[in-house]
Amino acid sequence: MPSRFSDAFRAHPQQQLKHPDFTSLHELPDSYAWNQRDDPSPETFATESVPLVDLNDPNALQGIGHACKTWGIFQVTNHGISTSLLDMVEHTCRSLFSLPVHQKLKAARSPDGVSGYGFARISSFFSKLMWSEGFTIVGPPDEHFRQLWPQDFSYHCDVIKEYKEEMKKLAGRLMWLMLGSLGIIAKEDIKWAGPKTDFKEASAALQLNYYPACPDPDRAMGLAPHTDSTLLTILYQNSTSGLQVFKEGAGWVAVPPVPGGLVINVGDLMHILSNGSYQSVLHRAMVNRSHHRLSSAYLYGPPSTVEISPHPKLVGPTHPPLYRPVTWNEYLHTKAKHFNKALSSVRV
Ligand SMILES: C=C1C[C@]23C[C@@]1(O)CC[C@H]2[C@@]12CCC[C@@](C)(C(=O)O1)[C@H]2[C@@H]3C(=O)O
Ligand SMILES: O=C(O)CCC(=O)C(=O)O
Ligand SMILES: [Fe+2]
Repeated sequence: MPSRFSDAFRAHPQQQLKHPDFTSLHELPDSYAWNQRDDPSPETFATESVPLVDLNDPNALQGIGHACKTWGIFQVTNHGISTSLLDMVEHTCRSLFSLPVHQKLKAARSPDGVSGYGFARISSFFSKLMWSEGFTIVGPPDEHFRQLWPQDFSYHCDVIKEYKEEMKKLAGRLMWLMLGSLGIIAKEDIKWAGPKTDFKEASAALQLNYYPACPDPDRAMGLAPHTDSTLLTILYQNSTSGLQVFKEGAGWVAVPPVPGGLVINVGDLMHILSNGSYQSVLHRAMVNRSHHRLSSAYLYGPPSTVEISPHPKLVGPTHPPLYRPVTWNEYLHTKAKHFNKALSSVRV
C-alpha cells in the first residue's frame, strides 16, 4: 500500500523547499505574503454555520445526508473516540513539531515519497509559501519516529497506531451513514466493504499539521484552498480556530472547534461515488497572531485495487454516470498533476 501511494507521486516529485525555523521570523517574509490570497472569490463573513451531528441521535443519518449534499462537511459529537486519545495525539503532534528543525529534517519526506516531514504537497501549485509544517504517515510510523525520538519513539508509535485503528472504525461507521442516506445500505451494494461490512481493506493516510503563531496572519495562508482526494476525511483540530470552508452563496465560513468534536469532510472520491450528489468541500486553514494551531487529518479511501465509480443505484437513464471509474492511486496521480482540475479530468 505505501508503495502504491508513492507510485502516484513518483512521476511528479515535489521540489525540495527550505524549511524555516518559524519561531525566528518576526516579520512575514515576502515569500509568505499572499496579497490576494489567490481566493476563488472575495472573502465574505457568513451567518450560516457548518452542521453539527450527534451520532447518538436517531436522526443522524438524515442530518449527515443533508450536510453532505448542502455543505460537504459537518462536525460530529458522540463519535466514540475518547478525549484522552485525542489529547495523546495532540501531545505527540506538539512534541514532534517543537523538535529543532535539524531533528525534524532527519525524517523529511523524500521528493517522490509520501511519508515524512515537509511542506504540503499542494505547495508546488502556488507562488507563495504556506505558514505551516506537516508530517504525513502512511503505513507504520516506526522508522521515521525512531529518527525523531531515538529514546521514546515507541510511545509515540503506540499513540499513532491506536489512533489509526480507532479512526478506521469510525470511518467505516461514517461510510455506512453517508451511503445509507443515498439508499446504499446492503453489503452487496459495496463489495469491498468485506464480509463483516467493516471496510477492513480500506487505505488511509494520517496528516499531522502545525500552524505556528504568525506575525502577520492577515497576509499569510496556513494551508491553501483544496479539496481532499479521499472518500472522507476525519479532522481533529485543537482549540485554536483556523479551518474555513467555501460555500456557494455564503463565501468562506469558519469551522470553529467544538470541544471533543471531530470535523468530517466529503472528499473527491465520495463525490464520484455519489454521482455528484455529495459535494467535496473546498477548505483552507488560516493562521493566528498569538496562538499556534494543530490539526490531524485522517484521509480515508478505498483499497488500492478498487475502482470508484458512480454507484449503479444512483445511475439511470435520467442520471447518467458523471465520472469514469478511478482507483485512489490513479486519482492521487491525477491530483498531483492537475490539482484542482483533477475532478473535471475524470469526468465523462
Ligand atoms: C493520501 C493522501 C491524500 C493527500 C496526499 C496523500 O498522499 C497524503 C497527504 C494528503 C494531503 C493532506 C493535505 C492536503 C492534500 C491535498 C495534500 O497536499 O496532502 C492532501 C492529499 C489529498 O487529499 O489529495
Ligand atoms: O488544519 C486544518 O484545519 C485543515 C487540514 C487539511 O485540510 C488537511 O490536512 O487536508
Ligand atoms: Fe484537507
